[in-house]
Amino acid sequence: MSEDGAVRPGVTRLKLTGFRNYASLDLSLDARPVALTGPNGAGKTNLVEAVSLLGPGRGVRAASGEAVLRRTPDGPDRLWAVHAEALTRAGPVTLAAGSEPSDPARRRTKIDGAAATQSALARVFPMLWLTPREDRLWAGPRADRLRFFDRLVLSGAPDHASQLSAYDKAMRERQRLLDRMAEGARPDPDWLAALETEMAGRAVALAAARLDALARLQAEIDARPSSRFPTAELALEGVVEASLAAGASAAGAEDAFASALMKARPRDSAAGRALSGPHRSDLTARHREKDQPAADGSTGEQKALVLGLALAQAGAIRSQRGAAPVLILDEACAHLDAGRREGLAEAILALDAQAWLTGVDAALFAPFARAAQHVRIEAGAVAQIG
Ligand SMILES: Nc1ncnc2c1ncn2[C@@H]1O[C@H](COP(=O)(O)OP(=O)(O)OP(=O)(O)O)[C@@H](O)[C@H]1O
Repeated sequence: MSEDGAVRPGVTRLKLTGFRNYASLDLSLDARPVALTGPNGAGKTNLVEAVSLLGPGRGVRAASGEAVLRRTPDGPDRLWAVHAEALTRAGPVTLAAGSEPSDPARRRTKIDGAAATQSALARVFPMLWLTPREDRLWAGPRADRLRFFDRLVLSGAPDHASQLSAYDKAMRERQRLLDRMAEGARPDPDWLAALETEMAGRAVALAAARLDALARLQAEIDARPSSRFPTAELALEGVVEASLAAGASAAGAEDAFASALMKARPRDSAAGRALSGPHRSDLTARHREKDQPAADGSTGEQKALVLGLALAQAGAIRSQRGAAPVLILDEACAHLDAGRREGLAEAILALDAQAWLTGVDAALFAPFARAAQHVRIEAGAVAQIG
C-alpha cells in the first residue's frame, strides 16, 4: 500500500530455483523499491532478469530457456523456476516462470497456477525495463528501438503482444509461400492473399496502438516535464502509421497495405523478407532542451533521455490504469550525475512504483534512504537486507 492507500503493484516474495548463479533463493519483500547492490558478477542482473521473466516477453536479456539453467561443474541443472507472490491492482496473485519439464529449453509462465499468455501477463503485471543495452538506443539499430517502443506500448495496451505475434506469424507464413513459389511450387493463391489480408488487419491494429501510446506518452511529457531529465519530442515513422496519421480510416489503411503487399511480392521474394510494414517502423526523438536529435547527445544525455521516457511512460500508465508498472532499472544510476540520481529517486517515489535498481555501490541509492529496501547480493545469495 502507498501512503494514500492505493495498491502499489510489486513482488512481495521471490523464489528462484536453478536460475543462473542461484541454486535457490527465497526473498521476502514489501512493495517499496528494491535497491540491489553487490560486487561485479554477484548476480544482481540475474535477479532482475528473473523478475523480468514474470512479465511478457523473454526478459531483460532475451535469453533462451537453456541459457538461464544454472551451470555447475557437474553440468547444468535440469530445471529452472521463478516463483513470486505479487500485489496487483486486482489483488494478490502468484506468478511463475520456468522450464517445461519435458523440454528444458521451453519456457512456460503461469498466473495463479494457470498457463498465461503474453497479453495476460501484460494485463495482470505490467512492467517496464531499462538495461545498459538501452544506453545507446538512439544511436543503435532501428530494430532495438522498435522493440523498446513496443514494450512501452504493451505496458498500456496488453493486446499489443497478441497482435505482434499474429502479425509475425502471418508474415513468416507469407514468406514461406513466396520462397516456395520462387522454387517453382504453385501454392494456393487465395492462401497468399488471405495471409496478406491477415497481415494488413494486424498491421493497422499495431499502428493504431503505437500512435495512441505515442500520443499519450507525449501528452504526459508535455503536461509534466521533468526538471531533472531531458524531455523528448517523439515521432513514429512507419508506412501504416503514416497512413493512419494522415487521416485514413482503419479499413482504408488496411486495403492500402494489403494491396502494397500484393505488389511487393516479387521484391519481397527476391529479398527473402518483407521489406515494408510495421515490423520496419522506427521511433525518433529530439532532445528538446538542446534542440538536437537524441542520437547526437553524450552517453549520459542519451541515457537520461531514455530514462525520462520510461518514467513518463510509467506516469502515463499510472494515469491510464490506476497504478504504475513495476520498473526494472538495471544499472540506471551508472553515468547519472548526483542531481539526476536524486531526481530518479524522487520520480520513482512520486510514481509509487516498485522499482528494481541495481548498482555496485550502496551510495548510489542514498537518495532513497528508508523509502527503499536495500538488498546486498554476494555470489548468488542474499548477504544482507534492510
Ligand atoms: N546459467 C548460468 N549458470 C551459472 N552461473 C551463471 C549463469 N549465467 C550467468 N552466470 C554467472 O552469473 C554471474 C553474473 O551475474 P550478473 O550478471 O547478475 O552480475 P552482476 O551482479 O549484475 O554484475 P555486474 O555488476 O558486473 O553487472 C557471472 O559470474 C556468470 O558467470
